[in-house]
Amino acid sequence: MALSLLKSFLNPSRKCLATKHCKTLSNLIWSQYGNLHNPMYDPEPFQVLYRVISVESFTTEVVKPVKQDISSNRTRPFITFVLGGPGSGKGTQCEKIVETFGFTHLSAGDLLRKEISSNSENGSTILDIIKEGKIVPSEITVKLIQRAIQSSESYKFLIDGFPRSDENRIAFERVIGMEPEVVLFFDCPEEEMVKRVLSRNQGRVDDNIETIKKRLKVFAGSNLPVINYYSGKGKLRKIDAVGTVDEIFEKVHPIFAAYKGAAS
Ligand SMILES: Nc1ncnc2c1ncn2[C@@H]1O[C@H](COP(=O)(O)OP(=O)(O)OP(=O)(O)O)[C@@H](O)[C@H]1O
Ligand SMILES: O=c1ccn([C@@H]2O[C@H](COP(=O)(O)O)[C@@H](O)[C@H]2O)c(=O)[nH]1
Ligand SMILES: [Mg+2]
Repeated sequence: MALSLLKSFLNPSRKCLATKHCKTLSNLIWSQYGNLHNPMYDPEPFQVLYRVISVESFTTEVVKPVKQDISSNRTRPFITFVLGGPGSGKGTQCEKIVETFGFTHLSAGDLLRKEISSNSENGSTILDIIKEGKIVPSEITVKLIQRAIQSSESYKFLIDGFPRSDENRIAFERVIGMEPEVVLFFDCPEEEMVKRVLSRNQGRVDDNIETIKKRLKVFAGSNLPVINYYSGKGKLRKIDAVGTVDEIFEKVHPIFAAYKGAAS
């Protein structure tokens, strides 16, 4: 959308632009320029930037990056991964973050469940995997996340319950071409997670003790390495997930408040 606006400004007959438009254009160039290495977006902005520079009526002042208001810039998503074991409260806390900070919540599990209920070609494969508490192939999940990001008007996303393995993480980086800004990890004792899942009562096919045990094993074997990876990169924010929903959100709040300007 921003790109088409930018292109409309590049009509050679429109050399004389109102100051207001110059500022908008400058913001647009910078926002596009910032995403040159993001294969999810049109690679054309680089050429656009040169074309803009070559139009006489633009001064370097115009193309110089200005302090960007990223709230109006959907070309550079602010991505947060929300991780934690089954029942650790990821979905519950995401709802609170959405209410307070206006993020768009993309639960990978919900996207997969939607695929099952829409009778898509992968639906029965996904259902079998979820019943077993295993991990759906990255190509399926990443495609669903990509589609959800691309079709959203939002620019800041909570990706809940993904990546579940290093392979998921690498596939996301390859396809989306981005890394998360921050990774939340809801750290919850197994006993508490089991209790919460068994009393969830949402009719999920995997909310039974057999599947929960399998999911806990998968979490320890495949999800924890992802958590450790982001910890090593200094992106992990570990939250003790025991307590009331509000008590936990009190610990989450400052994390997003600290990103004010970038994510608010
Ligand atoms: N702090 C809390 N204390 C008690 N119950 C909670 C708390 N947070 C969430 N719950 C409840 O626990 C259940 C699981 O929470 P939630 O669905 O948010 O977890 P989740 O991490 O998204 O789990 P899953 O990975 O299985 O989707 C829900 O019924 C929710 O209402
Ligand atoms: O990235 C993902 C997310 C989920 N799954 C499968 O779905 C279930 C349920 O996920 P929740 O996040 O708990 O809603 C999970 O156990 C996996 O089987 C997945 O494969 N990949
Ligand atoms: Mg959930």
